[in-house]
Amino acid sequence: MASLPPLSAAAASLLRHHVCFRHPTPSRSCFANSESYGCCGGVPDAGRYARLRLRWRSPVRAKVGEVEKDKGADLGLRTDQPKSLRRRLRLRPRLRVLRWRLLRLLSPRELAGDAAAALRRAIRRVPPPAVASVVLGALLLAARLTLPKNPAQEVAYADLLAGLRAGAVTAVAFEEDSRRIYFSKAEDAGSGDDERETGRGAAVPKWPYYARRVPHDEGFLLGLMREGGVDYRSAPRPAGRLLVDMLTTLLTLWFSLLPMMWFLQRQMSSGGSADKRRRPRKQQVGFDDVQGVDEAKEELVEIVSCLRGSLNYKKLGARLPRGVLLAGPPGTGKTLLAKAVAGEAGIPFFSVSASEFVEMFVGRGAARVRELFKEAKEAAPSIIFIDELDAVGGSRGRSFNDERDQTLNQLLTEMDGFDSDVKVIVMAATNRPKALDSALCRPGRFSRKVFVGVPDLEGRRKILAVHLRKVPLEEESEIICDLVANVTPGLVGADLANIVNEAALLAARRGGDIVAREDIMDAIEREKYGVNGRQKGPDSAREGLTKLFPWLPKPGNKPSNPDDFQGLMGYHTLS
Ligand SMILES: Nc1ncnc2c1ncn2[C@@H]1O[C@H](COP(=O)(O)OP(=O)(O)OP(=O)(O)O)[C@@H](O)[C@H]1O
Repeated sequence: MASLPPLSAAAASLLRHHVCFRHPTPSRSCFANSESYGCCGGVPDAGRYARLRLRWRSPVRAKVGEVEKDKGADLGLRTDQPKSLRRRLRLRPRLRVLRWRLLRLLSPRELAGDAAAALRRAIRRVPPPAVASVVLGALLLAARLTLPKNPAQEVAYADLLAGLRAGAVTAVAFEEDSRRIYFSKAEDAGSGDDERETGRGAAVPKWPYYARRVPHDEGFLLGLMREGGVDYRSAPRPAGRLLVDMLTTLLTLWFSLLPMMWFLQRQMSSGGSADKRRRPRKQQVGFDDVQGVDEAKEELVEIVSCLRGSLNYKKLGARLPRGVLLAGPPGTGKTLLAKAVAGEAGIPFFSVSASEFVEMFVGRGAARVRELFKEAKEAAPSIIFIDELDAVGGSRGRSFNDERDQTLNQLLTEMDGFDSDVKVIVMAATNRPKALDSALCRPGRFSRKVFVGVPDLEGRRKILAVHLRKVPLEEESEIICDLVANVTPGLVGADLANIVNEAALLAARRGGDIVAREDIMDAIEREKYGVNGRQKGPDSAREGLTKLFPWLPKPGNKPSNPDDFQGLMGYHTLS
């Protein structure tokens, strides 16, 4: 049987339910062959279905239209409007949502619930030290407000001494842990009597006067009191004042410790909390963006194939390499290569600098490593990239840095702990491969070592081509690439990228719309000899260029006609 053309959902549903469009009550005879309505008899064949589709203007369509209209009416849509307009307006559901929101707004219960939820959310966001400060402050305020007013009148210490000398002072009470000296005079007979009778200090506020003690004068004061036969004693501080003083001391201490606590909390929580989780990034960089390092690229292409599944390594009992160590001089494109692997494989890329693991507190770096590997495993297949691995991966036992050793141990453990099925590749970059701990480089960990070297002439040409892609040039890009590559031996990708960027900046500085060869040559000199030292350089880029291509005009002798210039330069010969 020929394959049947698909029916629309509505037509299929009608056929399934045996609806006859001629007869209100369908019978078996309705499904006899019918040319005009598509009623089919029992077993459908391709021809009949095709007819059904072709005769879509028949009552089938009319019926389906009716059904849809009814459905629309049920939903409260205006079915007579054009469909797109109806869809666009969707007034009924919008009004329903608006009504629901209004009802929620006007209902006090809902409002209270919303407010409570918002408050809970806000409270959860406030850091605990801030909550503690507010609570302490509130307690202090409450204690101060509820403290009974002290009826004693403050007088000068000299007045107390004068009263004692004159024999006017009859009783004295030294408040414990404070500088207040309460006293009463003969004319205030009755005040302080309760105190004297009970011998307790609870009634200190009942004393009519108090003076502040002068330090180191207690001996003299006691002598005076003994001479005058004054009744003196010590009395405890009232509980309210004790509480206020305690809270004040606590708050002062708290505020002075707050910066340290904040710092500690930051250190302890970093890397651990959910909101600080590292977000993997999908890389946009591909192998096309990394040039001049073909051998390194070849090594990595294989890993991309394994990750993509295009290379069936399991068939031969092989395992995916767990670690790839990219070693080479700075700026040769190690980071870029790792990004390109992630970009080509289309998998999440967790990039971290090893110095981020170096923490002040022992155990924090190891916790960070654990966290990173956990996240990468959750996002598998994924790539972890550790830049400057030597910051934590240096040989153990050379220093007394326990924290660094623990971090490295954790890294080694994590790399061992991979299931062979978990597709997580650890890539690392270093400029000092010799400094690495030998345990890191053993097979099963960073078993694959890729050297990313300084690009050769062809490499430099290709790298320049990559970076000049988006730069508007006065001349042909290939020519510029040839020229610059020739005068920049020993420079790496990062230098070349910087030259292009500097040239564009120089062009912008002189107000140009396009980058001229002059800008590029200036940029090379800046790169080689620095901004200030370029005149002192023994061999400027221009001189180098003139040596290489003696037929080039002297810099500054720009011909008025650019065509002559082109011809004179012999660019075509060069390329
Ligand atoms: N081979 C290359 N192809 C294209 N661009 C490159 C290349 N090498 C370096 N670059 C450019 O230099 C920049 C820095 O390179 P990258 O960070 O990858 O170097 P690196 O080797 O990781 O350096 P380091 O060892 O100092 O971390 C890149 O963003 C890129 O613009």
